[in-house]
Amino acid sequence: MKIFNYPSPEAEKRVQDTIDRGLGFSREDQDNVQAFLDDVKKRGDEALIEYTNKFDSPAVTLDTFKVTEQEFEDALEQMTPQFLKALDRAVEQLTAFHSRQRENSWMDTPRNGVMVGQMVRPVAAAGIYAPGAKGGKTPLVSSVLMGGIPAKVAGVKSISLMTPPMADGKINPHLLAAARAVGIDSVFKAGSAWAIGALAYGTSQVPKVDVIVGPGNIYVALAKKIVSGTVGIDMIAGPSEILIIADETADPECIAADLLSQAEHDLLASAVLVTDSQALAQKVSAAIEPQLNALPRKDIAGQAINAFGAILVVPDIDTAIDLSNRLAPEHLEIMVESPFDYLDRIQNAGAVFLGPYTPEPMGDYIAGPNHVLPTAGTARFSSALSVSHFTKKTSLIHYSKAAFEKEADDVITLAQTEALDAHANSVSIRRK
Ligand SMILES: NC(=O)c1ccc[n+]([C@@H]2O[C@H](COP(=O)([O-])OP(=O)(O)OC[C@H]3O[C@@H](n4cnc5c(N)ncnc54)[C@H](O)[C@@H]3O)[C@@H](O)[C@H]2O)c1
Ligand SMILES: N[C@H](CO)Cc1c[nH]c[nH+]1
Ligand SMILES: [Zn+2]
Repeated sequence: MKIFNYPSPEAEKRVQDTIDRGLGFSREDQDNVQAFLDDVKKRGDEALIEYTNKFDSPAVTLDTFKVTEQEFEDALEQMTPQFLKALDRAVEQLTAFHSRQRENSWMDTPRNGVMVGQMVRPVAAAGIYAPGAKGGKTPLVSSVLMGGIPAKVAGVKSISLMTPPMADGKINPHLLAAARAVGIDSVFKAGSAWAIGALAYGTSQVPKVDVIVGPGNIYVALAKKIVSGTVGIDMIAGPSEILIIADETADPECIAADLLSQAEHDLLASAVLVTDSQALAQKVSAAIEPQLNALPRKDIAGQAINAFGAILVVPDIDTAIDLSNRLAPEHLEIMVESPFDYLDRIQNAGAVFLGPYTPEPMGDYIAGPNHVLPTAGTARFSSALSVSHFTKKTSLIHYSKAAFEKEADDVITLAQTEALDAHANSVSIRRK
């Protein structure tokens, strides 16, 4: 893995390439995704089946497109006690974390005779996307929990899950067990942009939803971007990223492993180490190659590391933090002697992992917080998938006659300033 001294023009170019890579949708990608969406809007299930047959499985038909109760039962029978134990722990810890995000409705009486408040309501229907690369054989089972649990905690009644099928037209049984564990009964065998189109516009089999959440590849991300506004979306959760800030006390083998953990997600994944120790930089660089060669998915991780991986040697940890705030990484690991001392200075990051025993995968699967996180610098203004993505707030206002009289003149003055006479009239008419 390449080592750069930072600051330097060469290091700056690598940093800029990393920033630019994440949301780099080409005109051609956009046109293709728009065409998929338009077609699903026009032809509904027929288009969905056609694209699913072409890209993922020729075995899916209109009759087998929705997962049946029998398929759920068959899947559950295949689960090992070991998997069910891990699943239970993940569900329990994620539910506990997301339950703390619940917001209550409130009503206040700030002035005599005036009541104002906010009513929190779940959306009626949500769509969840679970990525299913490699022909749906090894889908991100954990993404089902990350989407489904906050939706359930928010109180959403109708939840539809979309995921690409395997070549034989089936869905990975672990994914179905995870869906069942969080109470999702409607699972459809479709991936990519057409699955997002089906959720956004509805088809005869897929209910139209209010909100679509979940990570996915460039086609999923682009489709979500295009339909946002027609429906709510969580964010553009693009290719995975990890940035590690480490000093000479950190273990180089662990750092190499953590960098590779995110590089294996995608050819466009980014894995960056920022350290003030030249010695650590050399050791991590040397540790990458053997660990990479031992990975079954070494092609993806290797290409990602080559294209966007970097070890940046900085003068001090303060410079490392400034750089991290600029990159606003999806995942930030702080592997320095006293990691909590630096937390106050972290401004932009999707999730922060503190200390030597908090590798990023603890957060991917089990710790409790959501693993659907902003990428490509968007952690500057957006946050992890949460219960709030499945709720909306309605403002409440009430005036008594006396309170109305007291404030009416001010409203008339402000309305007249905007030359909105009908507004002023709606107030003055009540004084007669
Ligand atoms: N930011 C986050 O929180 C987060 C979380 C988890 C995963 N991720 C990212 O999500 C992504 C998952 O992507 P994935 O590929 O594994 O699964 P995916 O389900 O998003 O993509 C597979 C689908 O894309 C379709 N596809 C393939 N080629 C196509 C083409 N040319 N045109 C249209 N559709 C095509 C496939 O047929 C399949 O349906 C990765 O980039 C990973 O890093 C991000
Ligand atoms: N690290 C991914 C988010 O970037 C989430 C994930 C799912 N499974 C494993 N990892
Ligand atoms: Zn991961």
